[in-house]
Amino acid sequence: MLEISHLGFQYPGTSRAALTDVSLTASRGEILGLLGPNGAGKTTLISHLSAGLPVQTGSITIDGQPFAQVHRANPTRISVAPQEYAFYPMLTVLENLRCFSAACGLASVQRRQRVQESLDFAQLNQFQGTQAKNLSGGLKRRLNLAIAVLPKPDLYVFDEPTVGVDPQSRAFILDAIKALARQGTAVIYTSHYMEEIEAVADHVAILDGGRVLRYDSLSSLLQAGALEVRFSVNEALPSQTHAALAAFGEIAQSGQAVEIRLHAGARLSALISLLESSDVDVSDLQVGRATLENIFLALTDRQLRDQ
Ligand SMILES: Nc1ncnc2c1ncn2[C@@H]1O[C@H](COP(=O)(O)OP(=O)(O)OP(=O)(O)O)[C@@H](O)[C@H]1O
Repeated sequence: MLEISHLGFQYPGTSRAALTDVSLTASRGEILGLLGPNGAGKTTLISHLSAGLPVQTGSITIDGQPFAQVHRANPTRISVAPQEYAFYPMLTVLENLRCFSAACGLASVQRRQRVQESLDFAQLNQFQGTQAKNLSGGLKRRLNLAIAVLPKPDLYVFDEPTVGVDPQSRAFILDAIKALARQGTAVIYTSHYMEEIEAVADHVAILDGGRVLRYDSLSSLLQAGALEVRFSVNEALPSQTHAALAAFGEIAQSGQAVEIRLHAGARLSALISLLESSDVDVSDLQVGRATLENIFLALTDRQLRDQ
């Protein structure tokens, strides 16, 4: 559906590209999760999809047609729900939806129907007379969601749709977004919360420094090959032991903590025997499966949010 190919972008007056060689696809019926720390390039990427930024290098197509052309002909085919609240605080929920349905260019009969469907979808019926500024954080996010679904687009882009919401609203929003994909729409979902991406995404792209570090199906990312062994040592691993362990997987040592991400097919028992027979004093040995969080840290060497 959406195909981003070798996209590059540099803001005028800056010395470094904000996006370099980004290639991704979003398919109907699927959720593409975009993960990246601050400054990774997520907003720059999303801004291209709201036509806020022009394509400098590479291409973006929708069903094979250049994005700019599709957007010009039918701007509501792609619905971008931004991080910020995108409604009028002084208007009620219903007034906001009526206003945005008119802006979508829907015919008046259709408008009434879509407003009602959007209220139902975001479960905002009982709040339709409430001024938007008086809604709780979770309800404000649901109003953003209701506005995004008004035009029934082919592609949704949600930029951090659960920031500042209570756990109940978060669960509701995640379920609602999964329902949109199940109805056959393509969805791009950006979040700093890896557990959310694990909960909703079919494919995941990990961005850092404007580049795609990893792009794969969630199941492949989390598959059996990503077994991890963690332990502590008193000193740096001797080079011979390091070399022997490297045959089992990727080694990362930070101070006393060592982490080995096993290659697919590497035998755990053989690795443990090797550690036992080595001169290294190993303690706190743990074995676990990689979570998206471990994978992210291993790839970027940093947390998703700057501390
Ligand atoms: N308007 C701008 N002018 C110049 N540089 C910019 C501009 N907007 C973003 N950048 C730079 O582009 C790079 C990517 O930023 P971007 O905002 O796309 O990242 P992000 O992943 O959305 O980060 P965050 O999670 O903090 O929103 C950063 O180095 C940033 O400083």
